[in-house]
This record gives sequence, structure tokens and C-alpha cells, in this order.
Amino acid sequence: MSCNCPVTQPGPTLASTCGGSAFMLFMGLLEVFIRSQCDLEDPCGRPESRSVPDPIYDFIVVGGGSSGAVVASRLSEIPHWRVLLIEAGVDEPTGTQVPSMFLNFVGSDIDWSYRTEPEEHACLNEAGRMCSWPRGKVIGGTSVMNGMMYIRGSRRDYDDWAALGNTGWSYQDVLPYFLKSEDNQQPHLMDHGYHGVGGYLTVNQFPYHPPLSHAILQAGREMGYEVRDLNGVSRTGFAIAQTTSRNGSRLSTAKAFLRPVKHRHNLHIMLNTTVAKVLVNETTKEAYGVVVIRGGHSGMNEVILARNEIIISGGAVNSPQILMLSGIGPKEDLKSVGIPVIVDLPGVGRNLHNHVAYFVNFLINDTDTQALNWATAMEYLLFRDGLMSGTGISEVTALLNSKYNNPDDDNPDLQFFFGGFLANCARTGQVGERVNSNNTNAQRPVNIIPAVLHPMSRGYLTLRNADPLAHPKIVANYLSQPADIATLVDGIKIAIAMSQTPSLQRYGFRLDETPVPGCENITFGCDAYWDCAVRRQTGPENHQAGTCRMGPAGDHGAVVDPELRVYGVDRLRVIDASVMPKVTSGNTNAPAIMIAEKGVDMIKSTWFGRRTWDIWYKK
Ligand SMILES: Cc1cc2nc3c(=O)[nH]c(=O)nc-3n(C[C@H](O)[C@H](O)[C@H](O)COP(=O)(O)OP(=O)(O)OC[C@H]3O[C@@H](n4cnc5c(N)ncnc54)[C@H](O)[C@@H]3O)c2cc1C
Repeated sequence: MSCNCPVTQPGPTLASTCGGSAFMLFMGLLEVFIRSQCDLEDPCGRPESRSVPDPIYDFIVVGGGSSGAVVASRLSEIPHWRVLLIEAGVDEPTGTQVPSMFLNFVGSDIDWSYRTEPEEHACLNEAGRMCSWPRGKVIGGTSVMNGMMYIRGSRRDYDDWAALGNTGWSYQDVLPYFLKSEDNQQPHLMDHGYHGVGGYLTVNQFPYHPPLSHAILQAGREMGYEVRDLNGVSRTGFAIAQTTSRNGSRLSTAKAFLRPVKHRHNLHIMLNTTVAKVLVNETTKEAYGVVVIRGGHSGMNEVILARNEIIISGGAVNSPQILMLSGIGPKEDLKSVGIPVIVDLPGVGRNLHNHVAYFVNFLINDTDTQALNWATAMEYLLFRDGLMSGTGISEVTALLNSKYNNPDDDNPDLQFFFGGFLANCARTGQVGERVNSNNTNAQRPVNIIPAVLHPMSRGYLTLRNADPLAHPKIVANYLSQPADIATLVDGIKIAIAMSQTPSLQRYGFRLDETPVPGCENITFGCDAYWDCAVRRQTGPENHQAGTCRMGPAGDHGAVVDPELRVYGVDRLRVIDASVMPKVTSGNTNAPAIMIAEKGVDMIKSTWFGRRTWDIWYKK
């Protein structure tokens, strides 16, 4: 690996992501050390951003996130296809490569920092009753700020998609596309036949596991669950999750799929460039180009043309936004913001849904010291090991059944996340530094976080105005269906039962009974209390999906067909998490990558062997 290249990537400093000048000295020094590590900084491995694009490409990919980076990488495998990938954000800041800093960049310059409209039933304690939705605005997209957990969802998720008329999307159909990307580093520990090796996407457990991670697995066994490969034969149980990481650092899709192919002359990448709209011929209804804005509002609008197809991979928030800005969407919505209607497609932005969670807080018998200090830092800098090489106990997950779900279906309706021992910020770096310097007796807090995997509530998003740089109006509608509250409350009870297992009692787990503001008048711990708590202190999760829903011809609300082609427009596809008819039962990064792998195969079978205009012209 060479490091003899100019270092250019901008991005927020680590000190700024911890907040406050108190973090400046230690975090600033740590950042200098981190950036001096060639494998983390990787100045020679990063693809360059084009300042002058060609006027025309065969394929234009909009958005270089979890899906878009894969789409661009795979399309450019065909040497005579000229591919342009356009990404609104910048290059990956080096700090994002450190797994324990996965939450630091939420709310930073590489986050779109969306907020929902005031919610009726959820996030009631948030300012303005608005839930926060972080989304990556950076090459690699949300795979640059996610928790890296590699979870594919249940067999039933995909069989349900197929049963809705989406031919080709059953579990048996999609499994080969998960395997295609994968380079599993622990195949011997995983279920045989469910994992791939040799792909671009390294999948591995973090190198270091805090002892509490093992105790949680043991707690799971004490509750009657198995510890198993949650992407294998059965999907119910506990695991230290495998992650999209390599040698103790994050593996975004940009790092996995774009850096190895940076030498390809037929792949151009533009960073810091926002697609304002897709150009569609009003008569033929063919997509033929994009309008881009470089920089902010003062940036110039430019047109770039596409001969074959345009692929929108902007994610569950931006893909429907881009369609609507292009005149494709519910006609009333478009008219209300003065956008001429090209195709009236009522499903665009509808069917918005997401998992929803609640953080159950516990205290354990340990002083609340910073997990990050010079000792953990050295362990990481020298050996890529220790607490910085992972996400603390967030590496553990469990897929379980609430009392409302049939366990025989092996399609859990709850996912459990855990929080604690995250080595992400410190003021001095001294071992034993208290998190709260005003309360040196504070006990260490940890969370068990149940999340509803099969939410019934549906929201929508639409344009606020015709400005392509404005955030869309997001109505999440969390917890609008009582079934979601009931499942979440049952999850809380399971979390409390888990805390009472012998393995967690050895750590002294005890429920933090500080009442949630607004619920003080209800007896702590009864159903009515938890009902109040989940509405007030909602965990909005980050698995948005469904806003460009896939469905068969004749399905009124469908936006794309099972080949991911936008209804009513030629040469335009959407490929990302927005096409999921129903969100998968788990984290959504691996499914977004699978959708991209499968989508590109469909594009290849459409165009392979066809002469592009370019070849024909040159002859
Ligand atoms: C804090 C957090 C933790 C998470 N943890 C996990 C986890 O542990 N495991 C997991 O599987 N999933 C996790 N997720 C979810 C997962 O990362 C996302 O579901 C997934 O990355 C979505 O992929 P996508 O391709 O649909 O969208 P994205 O990855 O968001 O990609 C969209 C891209 O398009 C770009 N873009 C948007 N609009 C435009 C435009 N107009 N012009 C140009 N570019 C544009 C964006 O900047 C972005 O790069 C987490 C998410 C968050 C926020």
C-alpha cells in the first residue's frame, strides 16, 4: 500500500464531533496519529473526483451510497460502458474508518441531518416533536456512518416480496447476490452454504469483544435462545454480529467497491455535486440526462447526458425527492410546488416506513469512565485491536419474538441492540477519566434497545418546495398503529427480563428508574408507563425504506417494476433501500448492497450485446 499521494479529504475533525473545546487537545492529537496510519488515511487508494465530466455517458448513477457505489463499480466492469457516479457529499473523513467512532459523525457535515415534521404519536420529547434522521452525505453514503452490522433479514422478507408479485425476489433468488459481494473471513464459524468468499465486501466480526458482549450471549442462552449465525439456517437467536469491516477498520461500500477499481478509465466520479433533477423527454418519456449543481445554492447548473440509462440510488429519502423534482410523482404534490407533471406516479414518497426502537437504560457495577484513553488508543494504533476496533457492546444483536409473533415462523418481529463501552470521545486520554467530571461516583450506563422489525405504521415524504437543495417534508407517522406500540412494549419487558438473567446480574444490571419526562405521573414500569415512554423518547431507528416501492404492473402504488424500472419512464431505474416493498427484518445495509448487485445484473441483461450509440457512431 502506497501513501505517497497528496492528502486532500476534508471533513469534520474528531474534536468537533465530540463537541466542545474540552475535547480539543486529546482528540486533536489522536486525530494526528490516526491520520498518519496509511491504511486508514489511504491517500493513494481513493478515487479522484472529476472536475470536468464528459458531456455524455452510457450510464449515470445518482448517489454513491450503499447501493450506488456498488452499481457504479459493477456497471464499469464492462470496459466499453462509460459510467458516471455523482455524489452530493465529499470523500470519507479518516475518522470514520475507526469503528468505535461510528456515532461521532452523526450530525456532522457528512450527515444530511434530516428531521421529520412534528410527529403526532412519537418523538414527543424532541424539540418540536421532530425525530432526527441521520443519513450519510459522503461517498459511501450511510455505510460511512452506520454501525457496520451485517444482517440480511429473514427468508420470509424476500418470499413476501415475491408473493406480492415481485417475481425474482424470493429468498432463493436473492441469496446468490448476497454471496456475490461477500468475502466472509470466518466461513468456518458460519452456516454452510449461506456465505461467500472472494467478493469485494469483507465480512468479519470485530477483532475485540468486550467481556460484557459474551455475557449478553450467555444471557440469551439462559433465556432459552441459541447463539448462532443470524444470516444462516435460522434467524432467531443471539450473535456477536459480523460486520462490514476489514483489519479493524470500517468498510464502506465506497472503500469496498470503488477504491479497488479507481484505475478504470471508464468510471468517472464527481463528488460534492448534487443532482437537481433527471431530464425526461416529455413526448417519448425517456430519461436522457441530469441537471447537476456543484457546491451550494450559488453553484452553476450543468447538464450531463446519458445514452442508455440513469440509475437513482439516493436512498429512501432522496430517491423519491429526485423523482419528484424531475416531475415524476403524485400530481397534486408536484402541482402544489409548481413542478410540471411528466408522469403522475402516486406511490412516489408514500409507504415510508422504518423500524422503531426504545432505549431501556440500565446501570451496572462499574464506574462510568471513558472507554477511550491513551491505552485503548495505542492498542488500536499499534495492533488494530481493543475497544477502538469495534463498537463496544453494540456489536451484539438478537432477533427475537414478541408474544404477538409466531416463533415457528422463524421471522422474528424484534431486534435487540445494545449500547455501552463505546470508545469514541475523551477529554484527557487518561485511563480512568470520568465521563461526567462533576459526578465521580456515577455508575456506567448501558442500554438494551428493542426495535420493532415489522412496523405497521406508514408515513410519507413530499417536496417542501421546488428547491433541489431543500430538505423534503418527512412525515414519519411512527407508532400511529397501536400494534407497533404493543410490540415495542413487549420488547421492553423482554429487555428487562434479560437484565435479570444470572449472567447480566453478575454485572449488577439494574433498571434506571428515572422517569421519562412527561410520564412522571404514571406508575413506573406499568404498561401505561411504557406506552407513554416510547411515545416521548422514541428511538427513531435508521432503516428507512419503501418510498419507491417495487411492485408488479397494475399495482397502483408501485413506483418501480420488479426490474427496478420506474413506471411510465424509459431508461430510468431506482436501485437502493427505497424499492423495498416492506423493510427487511434487520439492518438494511446488506440488503441495499444485494439490491444493487441484483439490479446491475438486470441492467446488464438489458444492455449487454446492444450497441451503444457511441460504438455505432465511432464505426
Ligand atoms: C446511525 C446509523 C446506523 C446504522 N447502522 C446500520 C448497521 O449497523 N447495519 C446496517 O445494515 N445498516 C445500518 N444502518 C442503515 C444502512 O446504513 C442504510 O439503510 C443504508 O446505508 C442505505 O443505503 P442506500 O444506498 O439506500 O442509501 P445511502 O447509503 O444513504 O446512499 C444515498 C447516497 O446518495 C447521495 N445522494 C442523495 N441525494 C443526492 C443527489 N441529489 N445528488 C447526488 N447524490 C445524492 C447521498 O449523499 C448518499 O451518498 C444505519 C444507519 C444509520 C444512519
